[in-house]
Amino acid sequence: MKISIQNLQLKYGSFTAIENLNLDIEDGEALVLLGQSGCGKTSTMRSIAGLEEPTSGRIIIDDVVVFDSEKGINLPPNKRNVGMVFQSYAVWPHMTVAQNVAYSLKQKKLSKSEIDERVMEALTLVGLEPYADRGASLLSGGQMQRVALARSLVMRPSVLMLDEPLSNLDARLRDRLRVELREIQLQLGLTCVYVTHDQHEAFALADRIALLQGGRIVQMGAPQHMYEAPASASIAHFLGVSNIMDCTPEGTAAGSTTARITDSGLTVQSAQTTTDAGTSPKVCIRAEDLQITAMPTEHPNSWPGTVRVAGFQGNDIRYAIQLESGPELDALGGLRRGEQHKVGDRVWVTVNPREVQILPAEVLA
Ligand SMILES: Nc1ncnc2c1ncn2[C@@H]1O[C@H](COP(=O)(O)OP(=O)(O)OP(=O)(O)O)[C@@H](O)[C@H]1O
Repeated sequence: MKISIQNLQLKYGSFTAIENLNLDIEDGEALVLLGQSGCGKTSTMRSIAGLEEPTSGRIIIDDVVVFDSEKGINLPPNKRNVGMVFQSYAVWPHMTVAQNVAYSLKQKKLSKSEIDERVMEALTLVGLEPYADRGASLLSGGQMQRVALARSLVMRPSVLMLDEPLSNLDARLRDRLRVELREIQLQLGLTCVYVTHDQHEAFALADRIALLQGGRIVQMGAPQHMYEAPASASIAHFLGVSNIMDCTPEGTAAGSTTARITDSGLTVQSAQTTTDAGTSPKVCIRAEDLQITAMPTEHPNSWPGTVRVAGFQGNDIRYAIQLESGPELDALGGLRRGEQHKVGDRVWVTVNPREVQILPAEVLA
């Protein structure tokens, strides 16, 4: 089911939590609202679900206007056919797994045979059919979250909203459930709105990510696009780019731009030919795009430095490398990718100009 959000604004008193937000979510799409704590993700989701009354704007779900400030339309949550799964499981401990999942269907007074069929269908989807008769208080955190998910799915919602549903789970379980959630969403062709502050979760689950900062969408796109082409240095930082340095672009020639890093003797070449990066441009380089070698390379961006820290991380070693020309860089050296370096070693750090971005500090208005 399609969702269309038009010119949405939500104020809490004089504080504006959502600012003129426009968003169209396609039928069957998984849209992730991603952003730091307080950026307005939950407020947006609650507005779609009818749990929050926006100050102005329009929300349309499956061609039905569920909210329109001008026309005074504001359908209650139970008239919007939206399923919700939250961070806290809110599973009833005194009931069995099956009773938890059946609860809302019983309220709707469906026949016992239909309830049984739909409950088993939902439990199968989330991999809990062997636990149908178990008391819900005896479940693990991951199993409880599956019950919460089954309880939403059993209602066959037009839209499923999930607000940080995995954040109470340990890292391994989170990884697994993330994949399972995506499988279920694709299998059912469900339109999903997923709220998270975790970029990995967003990348794994989204068809499209809407990145929010300060109550507005600052970038929108497929996960890969977002990863490869963040629109500002602050978005790059949020998405895990660790080398971000103030710079002055010094000119563009032969398909590349040269930038001087502020307060250092370092110049960097970027394959970018447009440098409309506002008044405080930044050079952004991912740690994994830096190559570390014991000998100099022939490439344009190859700088000598000394290994100051080498932290073993399993597959990778994370290095802090103090360049002779000034800045310290954060670099990832893969164990499998070849050489290892020790603290105090003199090394060369190289980056392909294609991996160097010159970005505005913030999204330009
Ligand atoms: N009921 C409320 N009254 C006043 N301010 C509120 C209320 N609910 C949220 N806010 C404020 O609105 C802003 C957006 O809140 P929201 O919960 O949407 O953020 P979020 O991005 O979901 O954050 P988190 O990841 O921490 O849940 C925050 O600054 C928050 O303090």
